[in-house]
Amino acid sequence: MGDGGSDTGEDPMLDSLICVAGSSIKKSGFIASHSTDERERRVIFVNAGGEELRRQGHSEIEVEADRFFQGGDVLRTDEEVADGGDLPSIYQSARYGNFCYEFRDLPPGDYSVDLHFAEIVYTNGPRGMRVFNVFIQDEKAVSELDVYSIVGANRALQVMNIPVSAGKDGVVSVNFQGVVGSPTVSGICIKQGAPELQLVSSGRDGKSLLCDNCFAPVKLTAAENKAARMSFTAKYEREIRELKAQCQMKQDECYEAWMSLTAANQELEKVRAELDVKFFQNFTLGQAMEKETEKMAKISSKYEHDRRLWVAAIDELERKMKAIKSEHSQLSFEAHQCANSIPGLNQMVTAVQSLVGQYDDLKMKFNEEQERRKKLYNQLLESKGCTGNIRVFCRCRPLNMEEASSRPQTVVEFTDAKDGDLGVLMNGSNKKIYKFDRVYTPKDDQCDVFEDASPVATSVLDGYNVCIFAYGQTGTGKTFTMEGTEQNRGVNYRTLELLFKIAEDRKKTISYDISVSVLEVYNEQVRDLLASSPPAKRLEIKQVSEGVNHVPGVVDMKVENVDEVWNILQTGSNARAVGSNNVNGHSSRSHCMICTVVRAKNLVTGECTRSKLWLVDLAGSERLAKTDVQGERLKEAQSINKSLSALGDVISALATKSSHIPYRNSKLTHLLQDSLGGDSKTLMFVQISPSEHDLGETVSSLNFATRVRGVELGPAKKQSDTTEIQKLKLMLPFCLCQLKCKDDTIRKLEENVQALEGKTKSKEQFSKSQQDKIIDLENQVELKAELCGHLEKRLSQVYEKMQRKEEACYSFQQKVISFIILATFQRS
Ligand SMILES: Nc1ncnc2c1ncn2[C@@H]1O[C@H](COP(=O)(O)OP(=O)(O)OP(=O)(O)O)[C@@H](O)[C@H]1O
Repeated sequence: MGDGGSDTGEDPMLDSLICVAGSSIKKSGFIASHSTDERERRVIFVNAGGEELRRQGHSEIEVEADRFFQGGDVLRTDEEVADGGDLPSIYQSARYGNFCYEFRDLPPGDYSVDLHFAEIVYTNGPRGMRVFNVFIQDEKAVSELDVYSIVGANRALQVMNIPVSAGKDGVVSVNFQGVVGSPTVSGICIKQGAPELQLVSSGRDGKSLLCDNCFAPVKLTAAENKAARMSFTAKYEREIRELKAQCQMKQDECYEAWMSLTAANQELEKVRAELDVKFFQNFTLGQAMEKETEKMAKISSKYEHDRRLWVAAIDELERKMKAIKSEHSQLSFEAHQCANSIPGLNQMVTAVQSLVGQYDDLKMKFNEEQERRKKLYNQLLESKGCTGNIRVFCRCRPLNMEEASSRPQTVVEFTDAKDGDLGVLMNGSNKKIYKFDRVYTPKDDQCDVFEDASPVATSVLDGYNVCIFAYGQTGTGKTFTMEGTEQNRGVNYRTLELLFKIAEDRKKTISYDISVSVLEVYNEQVRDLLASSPPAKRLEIKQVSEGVNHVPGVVDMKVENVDEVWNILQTGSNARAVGSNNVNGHSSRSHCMICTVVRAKNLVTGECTRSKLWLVDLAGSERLAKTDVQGERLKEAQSINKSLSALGDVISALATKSSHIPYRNSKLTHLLQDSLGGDSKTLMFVQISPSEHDLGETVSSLNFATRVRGVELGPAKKQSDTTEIQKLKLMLPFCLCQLKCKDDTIRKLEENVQALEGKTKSKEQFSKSQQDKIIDLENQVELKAELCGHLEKRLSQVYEKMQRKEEACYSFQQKVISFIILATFQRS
């Protein structure tokens, strides 16, 4: 930089560095000369970037507005420009940028150019911000001019007397080219004539001087020449000394600058290393922040998603809760209504409970009475004169037409028949009395017979196994007693008819299921008389359980009413094997066995029984000699006798209480095993003929019957008074009916109450569980919200940290940039 405003003197060193020979730098503004020559020499004076200027007075100055330029821009300042001379305002404007001036229509000849400058932009420096060259007529006239470094800011500077020649085209061009930054100029003045010559060097001969511009010899006198040479020498020696001192100073400055630059470089390296570290930290932090941000975004999105789900779930639950509450209140209302609609509910419940108590009591009594009834009934049966379980009724048929016509003697006497005594006249006058449970004369009809037989038969309904069979000589009326005729129906039909009647009477307490099968034992073979076709294989007797037998494959017809019974019995009867012998024209040649199975269920006690009633029409027991048969009939008779003999053996074994009862000796006894003896009730009809011709067979049958009657299977029981039972029996159906009604009512009421209670309870439970769920969900939502708040807080902390880091980085970068600028500047 120059020496400030006060230093406006010449600086040949500076001139020689910057200007072409003959021109010089002046560190002040334009000063108008008082000489007319000088005024007249100014051909053109333009105010670059400014207006026309005119100053009147003793030295009139005319400055034209800016023209002749090409390109560039205008700069202006209001700042005062120091050392502006007579025209300080000329330095307050300037043209700058990429521009040139071309002055035309100048008369050919020599001219000199003055250039006016002031740094009005970079007022705070530093040096070197604007450095430029000036070319006049394409010759470099000014080299690397830096106005600021010479005079500083807002100070005027001139480069004066730059010689130039205009050719025939009359053009003078002034061209500005920036080295650093853009060039500026405040004014250009073209003056006529070449600048005054300066004596800068001597000629070869030492006697003349040469013009620096044109090297034309200048003629001087010897003394002048000597004085000039001495003056030049002294001047140059002084300048050389000054330059050396300046050089030394510059070297020192350079060294210091170098040292400071080295230190600055070292500092810069350190700063760069730090910067690298900071950059790395920044980069790492940036990455961490990105990750955190990503994480946070994910968490936020998950939170948002979860929150939406929870909100939806809560809404749904609230909706359900409302519905449940409404349902609950509706149910409560209904329950209250129900309770209100039965004002005497408690009394009713008490009454019902007492009725239940009564019902239980009556039920117990009923069961007891039933047991008593059965016992009494059995006692009643036994009180009818016999001590064993096998009862024997003797029935004597009337004389048939043939016998009646031959006037035979009757050998039977019925004087004490009512007491069960039967007199048989042996050998004319000798009378033998047979004792039976009942004796029927030929006058007694089917009703009389069944009346006595029915109690035994109907025992099957009480769960006893019963066997009723007719035994006797051929033609004595076994089939008539058991089967009867359509007009005079026998024990079989009457028994089944009575069973249905009693079953009907008892249907409120006991349900019965009755089925019938009809079998025949012929020649020691079992035949099914209800089978529509002969069986594929022979029927066999199988033991189902201890003492209980069954014939697999036999037709077992279920009968619902008595009408079906007659048809079944007739079907069986028609299928029976019959033949004729000389005793009976239509004699049964087989044992006909009707098996009635009764399944009973006591509706009160729940007791179930399964019992059997065998109704057996045995084949005739005539002796073989009498029947005088042969062939097939003989075989039939032998089979019949064998089975009857086996029956006799079983009876004898039962009578003697033998440990082995030979049931399996014949099909007949095998089939009857579970109903003959033991717990069963057995009734035997012994059929006899009144004719003296049949006396032998009659006595034989009566002897067999007497033996049977002697079989004692159980102790005799005393008869009880049945009056009380009858009374209770009459009361029972009514009580049962009442109890059932009450029971139904109570059950319904209890069911209703239970259903309502259950419904209310389940609703309450559901409501409670839903409330628990809601509380649970609310807690979860609260936890989530807390977690989110915590995360948001953490995120903001991370953001703050990042911001601080960024700020630190930024300030550090600024620092580094200023270091770099300083270093660059120092280097330049
Ligand atoms: N109590 C009676 N009253 C009237 N008629 C009777 C009576 N008993 C039997 N009869 C008649 O005697 C005849 C023979 O009777 P029934 O066929 O019943 O004898 P049975 O013992 O079955 O003979 P068989 O053993 O040969 O089959 C029949 O015509 C029958 O009607």
